[in-house]
Amino acid sequence: MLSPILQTKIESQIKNNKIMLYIKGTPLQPQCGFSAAVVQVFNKLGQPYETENILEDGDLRQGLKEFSDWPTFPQVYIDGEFIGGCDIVMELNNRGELAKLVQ
Ligand SMILES: N[C@@H](CCC(=O)N[C@@H](CS)C(=O)NCC(=O)O)C(=O)O
Repeated sequence: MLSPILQTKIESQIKNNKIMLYIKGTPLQPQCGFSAAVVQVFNKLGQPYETENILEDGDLRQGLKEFSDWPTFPQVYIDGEFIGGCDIVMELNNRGELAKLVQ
């Protein structure tokens, strides 16, 4: 079960960062192709974003799956809302909708 402390941490991160990416690895050294692809898209959009490397925190890795009810990473949040993973972000970007969301 998602602990209150973890829930507060996640809520604070997604509230305080307009774009919050939970990824495997870092933007400079992604540890998974899906995370690398998402980072690349957001780099091109040119808006500031925050990331958290879930490989460094097993509790956060598990807690996020419960928080979002989504079983994989990356997990993308914009304006405090869960948007989706790599496939959804790619689709939104291809349709030109991601740029609007991050304005
Ligand atoms: N189709 C997914 C691909 C992401 C994916 O399959 N991620 C896997 C492998 S990197 C994952 O996070 N598995 C759960 C875990 O490692 O905790 C998406 O759109 O994001």
